[in-house]
Amino acid sequence: MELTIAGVGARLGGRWVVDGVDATPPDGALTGLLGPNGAGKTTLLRLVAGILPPDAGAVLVPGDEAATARPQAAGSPATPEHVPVHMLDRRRRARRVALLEQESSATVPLTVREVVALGRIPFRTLWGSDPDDAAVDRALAAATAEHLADRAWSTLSGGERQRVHIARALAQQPELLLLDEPTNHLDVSAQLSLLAFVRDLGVTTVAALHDLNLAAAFCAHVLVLNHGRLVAAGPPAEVLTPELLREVYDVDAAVLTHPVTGRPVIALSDTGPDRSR
Ligand SMILES: Nc1ncnc2c1ncn2[C@@H]1O[C@H](COP(=O)(O)OP(=O)(O)OP(=O)(O)O)[C@@H](O)[C@H]1O
Repeated sequence: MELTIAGVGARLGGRWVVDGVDATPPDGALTGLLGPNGAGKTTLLRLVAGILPPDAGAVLVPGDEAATARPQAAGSPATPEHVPVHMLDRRRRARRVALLEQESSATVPLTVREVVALGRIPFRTLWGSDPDDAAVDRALAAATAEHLADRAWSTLSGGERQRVHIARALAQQPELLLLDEPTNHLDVSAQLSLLAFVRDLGVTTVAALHDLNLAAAFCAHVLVLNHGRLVAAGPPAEVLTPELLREVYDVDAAVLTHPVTGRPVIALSDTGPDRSR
């Protein structure tokens, strides 16, 4: 899905926590959303998902028939072909956009298969049947969670829950996939499998990541937020420089080249700022 983030901003608690962000994540590829704690990553994902209406600017996506038929608001940057995502009605948005939020600890009396099937609700017919009844099984397989299908959700470990959340988002077969720290709780092997899977999915994906090396290894493009503002955007090898890492994260880093993949590898050291203060 072609996605345009146009001057988008959100005011929460009396301040701009996302401030004038302009970005065009590449179509059909994995974009990493980076930045320190509190930089505004989750808030920007919620804006892009259309569940938080912006206080400035808009997030534009290609319109569908119903959306293009709707009259445009005065001053809206939307064209008939591109509509603000928060103006799509909920069901249509849910058929096109999936947001994997940070882990929730909710305990629901459902099996794993039932939790994943929640992702299919927007597609159900009037009679309650799913036009693609294999979608849940495919999503469970993609998230390497098939073996968990009949388990009670409440009995899963943190990493197992994360896989099931991912399966639910994949079951939606979204055109736009938004992931908030998807590698949380996953062991190293599962982290690599997940990001390789998402990278190769061919779906426009934006993932908030804290691990700079995972971002460097898997993302086609990265967006770096600091204090709510976009401070850098582009391919990881161009963006993740020692200067940028010092400015944004206040760390000393050497950026090396992986001997096999040619991707950037970030080697952090504690020789920089005095952390004992
Ligand atoms: N509802 C709210 N009311 C007031 N402030 C909020 C609200 N939601 C978020 N914030 C603040 O906005 C800032 C950005 O939060 P956000 O969760 O988007 O950051 P983040 O980059 O995802 O952080 P982290 O890496 O720690 O998850 C933070 O300072 C946070 O405290």
